[in-house]
Amino acid sequence: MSPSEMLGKKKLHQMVDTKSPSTFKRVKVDATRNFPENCGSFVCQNNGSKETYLEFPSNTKSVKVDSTRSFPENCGPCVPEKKNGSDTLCSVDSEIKSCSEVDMNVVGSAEPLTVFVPEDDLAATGARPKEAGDSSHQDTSCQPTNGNQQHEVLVNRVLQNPSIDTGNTRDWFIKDELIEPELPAIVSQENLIEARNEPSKETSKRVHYEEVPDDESRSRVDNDEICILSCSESNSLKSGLKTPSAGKKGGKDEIVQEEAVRCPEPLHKCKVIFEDASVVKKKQIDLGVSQEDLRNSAVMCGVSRNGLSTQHEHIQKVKEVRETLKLFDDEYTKLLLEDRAEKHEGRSKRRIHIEAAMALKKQKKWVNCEWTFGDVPGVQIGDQFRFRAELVMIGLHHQFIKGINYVTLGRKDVASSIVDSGRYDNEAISSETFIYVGQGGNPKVSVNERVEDQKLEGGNLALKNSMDLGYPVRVICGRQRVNGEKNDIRYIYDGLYTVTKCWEERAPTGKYSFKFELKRNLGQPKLTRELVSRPAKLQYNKDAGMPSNECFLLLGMERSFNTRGSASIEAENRIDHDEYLFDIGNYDEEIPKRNVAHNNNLKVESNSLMRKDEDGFTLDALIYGNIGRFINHSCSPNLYAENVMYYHGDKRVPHIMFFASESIAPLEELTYHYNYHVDHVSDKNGDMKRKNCRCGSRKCEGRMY
Ligand SMILES: C[S@@+](CC[C@H](N)C(=O)[O-])C[C@H]1O[C@@H](n2cnc3c(N)ncnc32)[C@H](O)[C@@H]1O
Repeated sequence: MSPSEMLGKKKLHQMVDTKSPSTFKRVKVDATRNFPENCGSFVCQNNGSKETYLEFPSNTKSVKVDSTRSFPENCGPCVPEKKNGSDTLCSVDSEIKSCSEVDMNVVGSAEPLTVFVPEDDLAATGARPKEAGDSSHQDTSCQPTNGNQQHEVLVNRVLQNPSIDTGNTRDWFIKDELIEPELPAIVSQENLIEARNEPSKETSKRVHYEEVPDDESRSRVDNDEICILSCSESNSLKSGLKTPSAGKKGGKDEIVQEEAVRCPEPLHKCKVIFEDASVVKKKQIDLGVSQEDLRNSAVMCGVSRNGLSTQHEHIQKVKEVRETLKLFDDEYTKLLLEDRAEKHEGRSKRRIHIEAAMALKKQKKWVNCEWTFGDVPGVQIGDQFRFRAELVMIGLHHQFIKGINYVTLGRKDVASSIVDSGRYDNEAISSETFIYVGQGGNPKVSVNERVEDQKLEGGNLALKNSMDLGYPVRVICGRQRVNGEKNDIRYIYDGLYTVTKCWEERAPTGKYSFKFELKRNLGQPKLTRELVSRPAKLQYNKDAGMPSNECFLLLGMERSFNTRGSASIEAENRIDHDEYLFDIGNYDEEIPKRNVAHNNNLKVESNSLMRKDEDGFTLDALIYGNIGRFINHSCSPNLYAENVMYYHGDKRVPHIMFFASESIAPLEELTYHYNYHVDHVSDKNGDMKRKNCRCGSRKCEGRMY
């Protein structure tokens, strides 16, 4: 069952299809004729069992088409229109004249495509109308349905012979398969409007308007006028606000207001809220979906991985994300080492993580660049990151610095994600609800700036709009780790939340702050709450002698070392089976020395620290040990080891614990990096030892040491 079937087609998740070239095949069409520019943004074709969509450039010419004909049903919801010098798309409500149909051939396509051309422009195309009765090129899926006269023409002799290159060709895109795009529901706080990208049902699905008494509507929509409109690939729409004629029961709908609205991304249906108080009617569209349903739907969308329709696609996306993060590790480590080699006096001013991310951007290695509401493909709840740059590269949050990430939808800014960095006084209400303090006026953040009242603008306004519209917000928690090192932060993807309340409150500074209540959407995998607990500082449980709110996995490694000092010496004598030896304790150097060839950042920060040999101990798991000793080495490991102290405070004999450095699929082998260094391992006689590595990872250089 496809995710959309699972969801009963109620997709809340909003993923804007930016028509990434990677999902399209390039075709060449003749640009000497302008007719496609004048037509709708989609042309569909029945190509055997598949339907294909031809996408037209958005710099369209002015055109008016006949809304009484239902061609937009089949050929895309909108038809471009030029108004006041700027491109807009008219909705099917708009004043429309007439349109005709032509065929064109696309190189590589067996069938001609049928497109619609305004009659006025037919002459300009030089296209020859097809003989009446000749149905050889008819595409049933694109037929106007009201029997209006069709002008079907063959327009492109050049393209019938693809070998002739006129030098006037343009690249367009054609989808190689029908992917049902995920255009999730657009919701208001109390209402859910299902918006699907199904052009063929566009007209029949148009939302009905329900008249709501003025007093009720005022409390519900506050002088806003709402209507549902179409918008398409040119990222803009012209909305016609349609209301039943005032006072005329059963009267014909009429457009009382028209307004051009720019959409940030193509959407097929938009809810447009007109804030012009002069508009008479107030309406609310009630599809009977509660806020609770909405929150569940949001979660469901998350589960469906943003519409990635198969498990295969999901796994593929996870791999892409991992690959990007690994490449980032490589680049980051490279730049870090370069920076250290430059021997900066004092602290380096370079922001290496951002530099590394930008280098990957240049190489087009970022993933999920399209704007997404809801979960992000390939990213799972609980995933952890070291840098905000990593969040940006994988599309979880699009801001390197700012905590609230938002996009303009219609005329409103709407938040898609927030980073709860722990620098504001956010508080937990329960394990599923917390209060997020708006941005601005925080002396902890803007140290040199005067503390002022927060303003309802930018991110704060976007969060309020998210509340009004009921959009899900991704929450990423930035938390300092247990060792309390200043820069040792982890960003953890906590899941989708809904903003449920917003108010102003006087802060301890005496200035006003905006506060937002966020509730975690239901049905999401539970996180160890402590991992993202608020306030940020991790607590130390004195009785247990261990961190009380850090999640860790204890393998129960038995003590296979003996009393102080003697194991170091003894380990040297066991060097021939050194693969089972694990040095522990007393790490005192910060610069990675043994790890330079290993670019997994998590390793760099853990096992890369150098031990004071004279003081340390070594675990020998050859004869006695627990399951940890069966973990093989890999050059692309999925675990990393940490020293963890509990039961006692002797740093020389910490427990070694393994943590997942990425999501691990069931039955996937657990591996960590042994941190050997090629040509740096010798036997007890001092002779260099070699061991081939058989981890099989793409990054493997063939030798373990
Ligand atoms: C700690 S043990 C790991 C478990 C071991 N494979 C076993 O089955 O008992 C280390 C031993 O596994 C071998 N080993 C682990 N990872 C390896 C790799 N990537 N390539 C070659 N040998 C590996 C080492 O040579 C060593 O003999």
